[in-house]
Amino acid sequence: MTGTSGSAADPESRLSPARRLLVIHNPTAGRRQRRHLAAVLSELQKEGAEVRLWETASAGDAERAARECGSDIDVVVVAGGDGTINEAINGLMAREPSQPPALGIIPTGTTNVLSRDLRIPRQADALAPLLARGMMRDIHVGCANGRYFTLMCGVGMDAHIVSRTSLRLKKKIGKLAYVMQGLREFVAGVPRRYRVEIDGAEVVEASSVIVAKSRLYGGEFQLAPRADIGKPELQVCLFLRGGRLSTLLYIIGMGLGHLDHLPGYRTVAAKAVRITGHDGDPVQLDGDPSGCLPLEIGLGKRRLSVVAP
Ligand SMILES: Nc1ncnc2c1ncn2[C@@H]1O[C@H](COP(=O)(O)OP(=O)(O)OP(=O)(O)O)[C@@H](O)[C@H]1O
Repeated sequence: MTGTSGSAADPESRLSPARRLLVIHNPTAGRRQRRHLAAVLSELQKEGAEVRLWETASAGDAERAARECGSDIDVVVVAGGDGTINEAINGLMAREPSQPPALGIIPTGTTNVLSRDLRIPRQADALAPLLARGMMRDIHVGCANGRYFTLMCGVGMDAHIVSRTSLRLKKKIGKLAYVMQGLREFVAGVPRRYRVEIDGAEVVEASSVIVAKSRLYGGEFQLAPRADIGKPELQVCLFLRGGRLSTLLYIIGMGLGHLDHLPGYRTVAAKAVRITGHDGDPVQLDGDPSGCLPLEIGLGKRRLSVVAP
């Protein structure tokens, strides 16, 4: 791992020592973000943070780096999007529980849902002091078939869209790539039914299911208004009805922020969820494809510290 270090501009004027940060940068995340990252790094240097910058070369690198970095690192900072953050979270959760590094975020991805949910500032001069010595809070992560998530885990329409969206197109046109694939899925209108077992008690059938940790989805859309990333609880979002008309209503409802009021939509708080039906169907985890059905979802065994206001 190669690195660069920042030094304190005026250490004696600081109340607490600045943190030691490992910044894991995914150079393929988002578009045209290098200048923004450079601005944050420059501000971090002014803050006196000790920064080691490391670029991923391929998928999986961020997880390895977060799992294996030394105990001299206070915060593993992801400069990337939700997919790279998901990797880092899986690396951090795989470490021994004795004081693992916290997670920090420099949002340079396409959608950056977690940083929106946590209200992490984007401006370099606000973000750098936060990362260097700002507040920490604990979050509870979800766990689906052994992989951790902070945003959501989905099956059905959105998992099919995520798994079929061309990465090359996403690189070129950003979120619009999902909209285009969504239109294709909408026109195809393939009917699906999943069996959802909630806390071993209630059984519901639905055409799509998203098990949420975050209240947000796809950016600023409100999917699960009662979800709280700081609570040890999952919100099971059930799209009960299938067919093009219901799908259209769900999309409009989400766009207008009134999904919760639609009769074919229900959210249920839970600790454990099992989803079966159409075994082999794709699953999306924090916005990236991740394995397939059947699916066992629960909560991570411990909390994760995140640098957030
Ligand atoms: N150097 C790399 N080359 C190719 N893929 C990488 C590299 N580093 C990480 N990845 C993978 O790139 C994927 C996409 O990255 P990420 O999600 O961070 O960016 P994004 O898709 O632009 O942002 P968002 O998820 O917020 O929309 C991740 O799933 C990650 O595993």
